[in-house]
Amino acid sequence: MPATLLVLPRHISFSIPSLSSTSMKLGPSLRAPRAVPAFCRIFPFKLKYQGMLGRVFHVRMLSSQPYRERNWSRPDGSRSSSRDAAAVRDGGRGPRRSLIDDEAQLSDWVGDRRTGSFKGKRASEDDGSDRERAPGRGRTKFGEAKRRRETDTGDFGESERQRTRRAPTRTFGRESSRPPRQLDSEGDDGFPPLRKSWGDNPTRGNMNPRAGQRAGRRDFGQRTSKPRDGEGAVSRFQSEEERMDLTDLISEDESEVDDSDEDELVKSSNGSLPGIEKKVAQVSSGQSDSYLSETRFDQCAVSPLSLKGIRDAGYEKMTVVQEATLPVILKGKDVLAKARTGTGKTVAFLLPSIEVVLKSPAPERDQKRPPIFVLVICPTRELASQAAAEANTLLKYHPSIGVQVVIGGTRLALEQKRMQTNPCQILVATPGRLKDHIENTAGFATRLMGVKVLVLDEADQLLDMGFQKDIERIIAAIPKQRQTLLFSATVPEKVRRISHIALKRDHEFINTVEEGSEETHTQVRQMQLVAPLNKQFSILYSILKDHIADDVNYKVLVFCTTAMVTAFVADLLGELNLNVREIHSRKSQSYRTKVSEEFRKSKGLILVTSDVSARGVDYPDVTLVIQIGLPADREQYIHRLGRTGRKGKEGQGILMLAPWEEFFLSTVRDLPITEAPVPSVDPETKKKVEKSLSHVEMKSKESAYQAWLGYYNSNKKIGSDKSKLVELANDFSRCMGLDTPPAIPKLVIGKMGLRNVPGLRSR
Ligand SMILES: Nc1ncnc2c1ncn2[C@@H]1O[C@H](COP(=O)(O)OP(=O)(O)OP(=O)(O)O)[C@@H](O)[C@H]1O
Repeated sequence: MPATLLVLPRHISFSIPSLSSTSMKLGPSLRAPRAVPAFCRIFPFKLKYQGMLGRVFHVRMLSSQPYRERNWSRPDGSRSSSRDAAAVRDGGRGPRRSLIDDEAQLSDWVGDRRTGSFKGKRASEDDGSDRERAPGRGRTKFGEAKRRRETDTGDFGESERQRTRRAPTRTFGRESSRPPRQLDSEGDDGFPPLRKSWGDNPTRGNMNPRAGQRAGRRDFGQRTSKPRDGEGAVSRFQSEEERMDLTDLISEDESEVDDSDEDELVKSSNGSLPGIEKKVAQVSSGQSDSYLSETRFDQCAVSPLSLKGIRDAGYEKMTVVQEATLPVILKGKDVLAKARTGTGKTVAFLLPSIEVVLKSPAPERDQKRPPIFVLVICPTRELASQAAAEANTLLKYHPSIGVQVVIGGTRLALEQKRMQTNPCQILVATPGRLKDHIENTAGFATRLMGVKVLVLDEADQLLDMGFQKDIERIIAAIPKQRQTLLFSATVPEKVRRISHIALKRDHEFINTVEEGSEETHTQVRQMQLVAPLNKQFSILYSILKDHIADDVNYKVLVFCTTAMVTAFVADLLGELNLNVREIHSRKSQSYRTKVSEEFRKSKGLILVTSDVSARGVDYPDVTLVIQIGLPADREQYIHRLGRTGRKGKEGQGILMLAPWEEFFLSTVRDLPITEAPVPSVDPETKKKVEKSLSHVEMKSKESAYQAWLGYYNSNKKIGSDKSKLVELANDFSRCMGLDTPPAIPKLVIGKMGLRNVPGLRSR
């Protein structure tokens, strides 16, 4: 479909604020002649394609063996027909068309409360067959966990705090020895006074020792030691469903478990890291990191038909991570690869995986349970669909190789049928749905016994707390004799230590992020802004307005802490007449797919999102990423930011925190995050935002309040002082325009461990 058809028309009444009417004013220290909007001065450089500049470190280990294309003939000697070919390709893309709406993940009480209505210019949700349930449901052995199995961030029977409890709370070596940085503005308990007067101290102390330095002035010799992993942060493994599904929240007594034992366990496991480390530096040119190598794909020992597909996709040179990993993977080695966001990791694992399929025996014509040769696991549905689409691009000239995708939120039976009737040598899956098939799909376990390559995309997330158990179960269902490929933009040491769950001990760790350089892109300008909650919505609106005025092709992602907070912020921005969409786990899969596709192809659009878009999703030309509230952890901050600045392009990122969330900055202090001046908001803007807040439905606010409380309750630092937590939540409720905080079901309060906490209203 031509892209133009998918670009939503801009709203007729939508007007881009003129330069002179910009409502976001800088503090006095930064007041300057207003020739350009304030935002332009904060982010002075224009977004433009950086090209493929920069130097790279070359690895030439490519085989000189001529490639022999496998003849994919049927047992009767005939080639697959073009109809088969179409079926194969459709098979991979099929899910996008055949996805059904499924709101089954809604916990009951949330279901009652959500309105699901669109505000402002947001498209109305497709409600068609929303309530249709997967037939496979209810047959699972995992009972209660089943309901949550389809979540994106994976929760299969463990509560957040149980997982947090098991989590190592310290990191290793020198990184762990440094105490957390004390911030001037924090009290002893990490909570600064709640109500800071607006406009005071616009020039907060800079969190980054190198703040203000721009690309080209970085000192790679001085490596800032990393902060403690996940220090005080909310676990990213708490699924959105879980955050809202308070039956999953654990009881007070469990919350008292000390995790010092875990520390000891981690300490005692300190030793040399498994695998052979290979540093393949992606050298920073000082301006923009070059993500392309000098090696062309046609210099590689891959199938000429794959090369044809690659050429059609417009790829000529390999990216650095592709160049570094391909020869090693082709040799059959297990690989753990780390490369910055948006640098082509998907092709890096798919291309050699396709080679494995090509070298495998073609399935018999009447084979009832033909083997699956390649299993790719992704943490989110969007990512799985995207990886399958990329595979189909590479397989354009391999019509007999089929890619199927199995993800939550779609009918299990449909997937079962598709896998039965279409070729499926490559399977891309989310962990929960994969487990469903292992348990409920006849013959599936047998087919999995053919797996020769296992890929974990976003490996650190899949191997860490939230998914680990499921991945272990899945690994137990595939042959030990296989090749395993782990890819991610972030590989914390604690994940390397547990990588033996999936990898052979002699695997290669290929790291394309140069020692001493940041895990983020230098061409992405990162800023942090600390402002009290009651100013944040106005500031957000001002930032967006100025960005829109500055760049007519704006494409903005606004990350929020939970699904319900995402829905609320989207409602608000819709009321403010911004062109906005929302995506989060509370939306049906068909809706998510639709919005995701729309955002991919659009310009002039804001997507308010939860962490379902944090990792891997490849939206081209995102101009700005805003993160409001505490990111789950350092890694999640990096992945969210990585939605901009892809393929060497420029981008901007703003992290907006409340003063009591400022402690998070210590976990990212080695990143070049500069301080944004706290803008003053003119009275007109303030009034407009207040009016729009009053138009947002009560149910949206109530759900956001409860979700907010759940999210911060699970944060070690903020959730440990329950009275303070409730105080903050009630402040958030006031900021949404509520005079009285919404009442919460007694059961839920109990589950959250908030019984008898003053300030909470129960019902
Ligand atoms: N060799 C290449 N030349 C040009 N573009 C490429 C090449 N390989 C991949 N791409 C494109 O680069 C973009 C980013 O790729 P991809 O999504 O695989 O990045 P990633 O490293 O997995 O990012 P993330 O860490 O966010 O998951 C995609 O649009 C992809 O099609």
